[in-house]
Amino acid sequence: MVYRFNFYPYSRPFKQPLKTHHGIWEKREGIIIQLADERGKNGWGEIAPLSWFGSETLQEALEFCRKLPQTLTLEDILEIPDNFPACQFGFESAVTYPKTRFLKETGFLSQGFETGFLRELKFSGLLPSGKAALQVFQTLFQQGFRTFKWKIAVYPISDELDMFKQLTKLILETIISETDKTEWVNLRLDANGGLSWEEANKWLSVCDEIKSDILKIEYLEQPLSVEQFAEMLALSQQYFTSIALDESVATLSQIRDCYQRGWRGIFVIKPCIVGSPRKLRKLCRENHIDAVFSSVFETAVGRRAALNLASELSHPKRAVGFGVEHW
Ligand SMILES: O=C(O)CCC(=O)c1ccccc1C(=O)O
Ligand SMILES: [Mg+2]
Repeated sequence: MVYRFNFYPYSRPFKQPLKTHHGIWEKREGIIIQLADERGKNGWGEIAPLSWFGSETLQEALEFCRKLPQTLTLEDILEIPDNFPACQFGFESAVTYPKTRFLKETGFLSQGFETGFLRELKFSGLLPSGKAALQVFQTLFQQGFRTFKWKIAVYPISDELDMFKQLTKLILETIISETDKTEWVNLRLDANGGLSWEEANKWLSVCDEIKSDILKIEYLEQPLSVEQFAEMLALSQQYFTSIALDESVATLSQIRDCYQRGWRGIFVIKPCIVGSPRKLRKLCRENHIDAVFSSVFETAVGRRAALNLASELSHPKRAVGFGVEHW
């Protein structure tokens, strides 16, 4: 099969800039790619790099696209190097015709995908850092979200611990007043690697003190830096509250590395930057990965492909972090 290849760079500002420990992110830039097969059937994919997370840069992805010939074969696509994970994802997602047959023959399709049954997914709503979380929580709760993620390690820990008290109080009051108390809320905290050893211990002990059957601190995400794997492994064995790795497992090779080094906790997988969907399926099939799929604020093109993978591979009890539209 030969594909005619076109690519369309885009740049779009977010409605709300994303404030994390990494800094303030105001616009998403990426590349939409089109693969037209010999029957003229179009496949679409998205290259959504996130270089501060470990993928190639937008410039490197653009350079990669510019160097490609106008026509590509499936082999060309399957040979995209591992240091271009966002390109691997974008091109492989855009492959149309032989994909199902190819994936069937190579055993990469899960049963559900073959029968066209894509599991129903639960979504997690993203709360902005700081006090703004209180207002946004109420709006998202009304919209039906029951899993929320709050960005921390943006303001001084004493302020954030105060806000955490207000947020958990608001969550409990809302569940008790708005529901018949048979529902509960999962709250995720995401430090984006921004806590010190002492702060991470403080957060985990505060979270462990929350004993409620209607509010669960689902996990603390990437409390320490990528370099502090051993410390996070130690924390995961010391506290009741779970820990999720995110920046530490941004690409396939990092997932393999952390798994081999003994991580059996939660893996946050950002499909658009992790690399080849084919290789991700294989990895999740060969290892027991407690995966939470997560957005990199891609457009609807990347989101569709990412959610397809999530419905195949994410842990059934884990909501996916694709809840909030950013445009
Ligand atoms: O995972 C989610 O719930 C939303 C996505 C998210 O938080 C995110 C979005 C862009 C860049 C980094 C991150 C992150 O998880 O750290
Ligand atoms: Mg994260």
